[in-house]
This record gives sequence, C-alpha cells and structure tokens, in this order.
Amino acid sequence: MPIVESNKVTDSKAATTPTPSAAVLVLEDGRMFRGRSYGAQGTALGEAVFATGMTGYQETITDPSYARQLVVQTAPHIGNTGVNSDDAESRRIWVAGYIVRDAARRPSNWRSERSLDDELVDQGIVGIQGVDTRAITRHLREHKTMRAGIFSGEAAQATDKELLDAVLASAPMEGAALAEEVSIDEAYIVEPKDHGWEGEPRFSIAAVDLGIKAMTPVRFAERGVRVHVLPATSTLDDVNAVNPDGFFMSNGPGDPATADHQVSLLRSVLDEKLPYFGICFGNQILGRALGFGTYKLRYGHRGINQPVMDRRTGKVEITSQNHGFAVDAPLNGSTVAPEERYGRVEVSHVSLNDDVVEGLACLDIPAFSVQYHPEAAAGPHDAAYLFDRFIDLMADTKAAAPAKNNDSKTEDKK
Ligand SMILES: NC(=O)CC[C@H](N)C(=O)O
Repeated sequence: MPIVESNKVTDSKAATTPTPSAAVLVLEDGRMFRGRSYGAQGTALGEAVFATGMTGYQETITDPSYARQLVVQTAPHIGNTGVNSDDAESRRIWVAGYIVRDAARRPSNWRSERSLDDELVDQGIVGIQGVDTRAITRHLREHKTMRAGIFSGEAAQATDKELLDAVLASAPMEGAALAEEVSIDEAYIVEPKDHGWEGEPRFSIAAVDLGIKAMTPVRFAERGVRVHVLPATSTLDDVNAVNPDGFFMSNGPGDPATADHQVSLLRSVLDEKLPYFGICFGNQILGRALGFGTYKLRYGHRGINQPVMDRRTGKVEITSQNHGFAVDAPLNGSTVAPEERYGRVEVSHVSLNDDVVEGLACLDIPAFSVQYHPEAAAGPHDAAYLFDRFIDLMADTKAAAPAKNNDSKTEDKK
C-alpha cells in the first residue's frame, strides 16, 4: 500500500477519504498487528478493548464511555450501513481509535447519509483495517486489556521500538478521571412531549451527565418524566434547584475510583432520601457511596449479548454492556452497607458469564442501579422495565411522604 502524507488528512472536512496507508496496531506487551489505515491517519493512543456487538457500530463509537479507548470490533464487517444523523449517542465520536477487519467499501442502507470512513476522517479518528480482529480479541482476552497505539501515515514510519515506547508512555485507564472531560458545560432539559408523551410530565428528575448516552433521557421522557440533564460538576444545590422527584447518574468513561466529587454528591442526595437510579458508572458510584470498592476487570464486558440474572426472580436478561470496572460487593444475600447509615443492600443482578456484580438494590433507602445498559442503544430491550421500576420508586416515595417535593407538576399524575 502506498504511504500518503499524514497531514493531508488531518484537515477536517476532507471531501474525500484518503487512500489507505500502511498502519500498525502496537500493544503494550509488544505484540503488533499490521494492516491499513481506516479513517484519519496519524497516531491514536488508548486502552485496547473489544466489543462484540454485531450491530450498532455508530452507537458504539459515539458512546462517551469509550473515551480514550481503542475499540476492536469482533464483527468482521463494519461500515456496511454507513452513518446517519439519528443514531449517534452523543455529539461526537469518542473512541480514541478504531480497529476493524473488513471495512465496507461502500455503505448500502436506506438510512445511510455518508460512509463511516468519511465520518472517521472528518472527526479525526485514527483507525486500522485489515487486521485479524479475532486474533487481537483472543490476545486481549488471554492477556487482559492493555494500552495500545494505532499508527498510520507518517507516524507508522517510526521504528518498532519508538512505537512501543509511545504506547508505554501513554496513560493507563486505572486512575483516569474522564467523566468531567466528556460531560456538558450547560444544563438542558429533555421534555416528555418531544418524545411522544401526551399531557403534563408525571415526574421530573435531575440526571448527572458523566458521559450520558442520548437514548437514556429519551427512555425517561417517553414515560412522562422530565429530565434535567446536569453537568458532572453539579452540586447538591444545583440538584435541588430543579426540585426533582428523583436523581440519576449516567454511564461514563474512566476509573470510578476517581469519581470522588460524584460519590459525595450522591451521598448527600441519598441522605435526603431522594430516589436514585444509576446506570453503569452510576452503578459504580452507588457502590462507592455505600462504602464498597471498585476494581478493574481483566477484559471487561462490551457487547449487546451479555446474559445477566435478576437474583430475586431468577429471570435472565440479555443485556447491552460496556464496562471495564466493577463493584466489589458480597454476592450472597443482603448485607449492611459499609456506610451503615444507608442500611441493607443486596446484589440484585449478576453476570452469568463471570459472576460480576451487575446491579445493586438498597433495602432501606430508595436507591438501585445496574451495571449494564437498559436504554439499549444498540441492544435488546429486556431491561427496559428498570425505567418503570424507577418511576414506581418515585411514586411510592412520594406517596409515603406527600409533603416532600409535592409541587403542582405532580397534580396530573395519572
Ligand atoms: N459505560 C460505563 O459507564 C463504564 C463505566 C466505567 N468507565 C467502566 O469502564 O467500567
């Protein structure tokens, strides 16, 4: 393959996608995979992780939880359906780099507006194609996720040692505080009436954006819940200012051990007995608020076919997941939380692949969370009931304490 000048493609809004150059994926342990560039050319550094979804690549690359990760798609054909204006889960592509086997030469789908290749170029995302993604995945599974780099164009001309040194100089995911980097600066509201709900909102919630996926507020709004999406740095005053019936923390990138501000915010919300629901990072933050630790998984769960058991009913859900860390909580029965003022807690959901904690339920305060993605964009909708469960929790809490938060917006409750 010809080597092209890397500066030709770093101009964003490139009208056409450049001819692929030689490219190489270098793993932290020295393993290298050679292929051709995909999307922009240059250097991408991050944690190499694999995602097993057969569909939904546009949702995957725009999920802010993938910030600073180089995503390997195990599905061998990527880009076939192009990209469109509707399916992005946030304002931009967040994966730091993209690793695929066979990139579509031409998208073909009635919803496609442009090619994935052009979109990667436009957003300056460096990728690699033509590599054996099955071999890479097996390597990461056996040796754990690790730092890596994709180098193409001029960047690929360096010696192997220089490339490996660049990878070894990059920051690890442990200790990475990324949620505030991907969050918003200004709060905004997602209204039920814009998502098919007729009549007044039933409830309103404050939802902290730690890297929120667009579908999450939509799932609330279509059930009649007004969502005040707040920045990651929000304080208890910011939360109380929107007079919410419930509190939510989203998914997000990075190491939950760094989320001290959000843990203390959640503790003060829980002390006020405001109902809480958390997804993914929001589950890890509940775990920490209750006094549990978090730890890094060997290679994480990323895909849309992950089996989870609801331990109280024995029912199995097929879930959408994207996490590399997990909560360290006892699996058997209910225990008093290490932060004893929150009372008893139980692990409500568990991964059937590896017994990782997939959900927490508090028994003495109105709070629960899941490690997986009930908004399921993309993915199966088995877990959509969790949004209804949170609405029931808000209704029960309000009924038990009618004086609290009982303003006019709840009068229309059906
Ligand atoms: N999607 C998420 O919220 C991921 C949470 C956290 N960054 C993890 O990797 O476990």
